[in-house]
Amino acid sequence: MLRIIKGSEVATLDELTVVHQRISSFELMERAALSFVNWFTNQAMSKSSRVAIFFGPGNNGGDGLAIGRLLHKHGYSIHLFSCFESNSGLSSDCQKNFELIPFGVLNSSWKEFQKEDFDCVIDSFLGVGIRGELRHQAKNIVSKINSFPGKKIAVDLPSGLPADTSCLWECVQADITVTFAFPKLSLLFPEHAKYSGEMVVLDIGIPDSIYEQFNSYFFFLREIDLCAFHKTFHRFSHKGDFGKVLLVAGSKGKMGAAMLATKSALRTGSGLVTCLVPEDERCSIHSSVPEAMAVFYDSEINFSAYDSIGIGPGLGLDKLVLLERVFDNFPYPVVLDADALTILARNPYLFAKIPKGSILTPHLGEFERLFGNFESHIDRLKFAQDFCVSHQLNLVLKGANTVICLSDGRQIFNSSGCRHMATAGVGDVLTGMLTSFLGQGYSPEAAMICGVFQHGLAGELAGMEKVRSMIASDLIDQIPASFKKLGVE
Ligand SMILES: NC(=O)C1=CN([C@@H]2O[C@H](COP(=O)(O)OP(=O)(O)OC[C@H]3O[C@@H](n4cnc5c(N)ncnc54)[C@H](OP(=O)(O)O)[C@@H]3O)[C@@H](O)[C@H]2O)[C@@H](O)CC1
Ligand SMILES: [K+]
Repeated sequence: MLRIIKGSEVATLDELTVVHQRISSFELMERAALSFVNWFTNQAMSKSSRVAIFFGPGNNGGDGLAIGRLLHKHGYSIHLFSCFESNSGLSSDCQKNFELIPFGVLNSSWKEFQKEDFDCVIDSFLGVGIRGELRHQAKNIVSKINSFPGKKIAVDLPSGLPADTSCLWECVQADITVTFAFPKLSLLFPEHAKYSGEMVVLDIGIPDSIYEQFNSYFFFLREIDLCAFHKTFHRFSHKGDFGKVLLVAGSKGKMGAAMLATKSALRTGSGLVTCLVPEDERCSIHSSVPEAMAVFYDSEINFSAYDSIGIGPGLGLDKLVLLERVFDNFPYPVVLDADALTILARNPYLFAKIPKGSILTPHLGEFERLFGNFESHIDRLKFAQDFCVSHQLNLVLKGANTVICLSDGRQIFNSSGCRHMATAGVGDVLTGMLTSFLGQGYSPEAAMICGVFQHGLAGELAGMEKVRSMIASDLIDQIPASFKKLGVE
């Protein structure tokens, strides 16, 4: 899994790579610029587009100059705008690229930028080298860039945004941030969405062994990481091997949530799925998910006969006693979502009773209900880390880059998913998937890694087809295709 290191460590990452691969730092910059240009030329941007590039005096500016040179070669009309007073303070690779500005590429001061003259702006003013609050002149440059109403693409970071912390001043508001090697932490904070826009991470060939030399408990989960966590089943496997799953979900008027979680668990591969529902509502489960069984609230239930239990979707807030019954009678990790989280928030003494290793899946609103308000995402993550370690529980903090907070303190940001997933019932589907993987014998860590990524992937597939019309059932329909895409049988 890709380690997310600090912005202040990027220079060392750079140096180690240069030594390890026997290349110059200029060649590494060229590699970054080439990867950007490959991405850019695949964006269906017309060659007649007029592109403005703001470049600063550091290596972020050096990237911009190299990008400008390469885009000029591809036939784009490039106009450079320098964001400094004198050329004397350029970093050495920025200086080298400055000297290579091709004939035919205009170079002016940022003050001369006229927004009407361009179709696209590339922001390579400041990257990970920013220290402290943005200086006065830099703020003016950021405002100038933000005055452009068209597409703004940030190189590595939107200028002004610190790499690892929350930002209190105005930064470049990019439509897309194309970041090199690994996502900078601050690009993953929800409060920075208006600065970072969409995020693209480009590989610049830095080997994993180099990242391993840095200490960090933040990681970035990609598709290639999954195969190490999936179980394989053999031809003699029977439905019992795929787990007996219980979903404690649904109440009058909220049976849809139970159906979604149940269907999702079946589609994720569970052999036997039972739904614990009010007896009056049994028909809705039987008719909508005939493959599932139902048991009822008032009956005697042998909880320990199940391999995994997911609790919460549509449960209703009057199930405190039931929740305690599960905790008292099931010694293995459970999945807690939706109404189960609200019951927990109202009865914090229950935290101590939750089976160790369990998975709580709050979205930001539920997290707030459970643990209060936080000024920034980094404060929220720090709190989540302490909570998970001290209670030996796991959290899946749902959002644009869902964070898997493990009980050992590691925090893993998910890379899959799309904006169309912000729709009712999508969380219930995740509960079904996580409970299913737990029931199939996956560890909580493997269940979260496989479940969260695949949930996002199925969401992407459904989103491609249904765009903003996507509903949670479409996501369930794409679970089989997501298994295929991952090469998991
Ligand atoms: N391995 C990788 O990932 C690779 C990284 N690469 C690239 O290198 C970039 C990092 O380059 P970098 O270190 O030169 O810093 P950068 O962002 O250009 O900023 C430096 C400038 O900021 C200024 N400045 C500072 N604070 C400020 C403030 N508060 N307000 C205003 N100004 C402030 C500072 O001024 P000074 O303090 O020196 O007066 C200096 O002029 C990285 O983002 C990526 O694009 C690629 O080339 C490929 C390999
Ligand atoms: K930038």
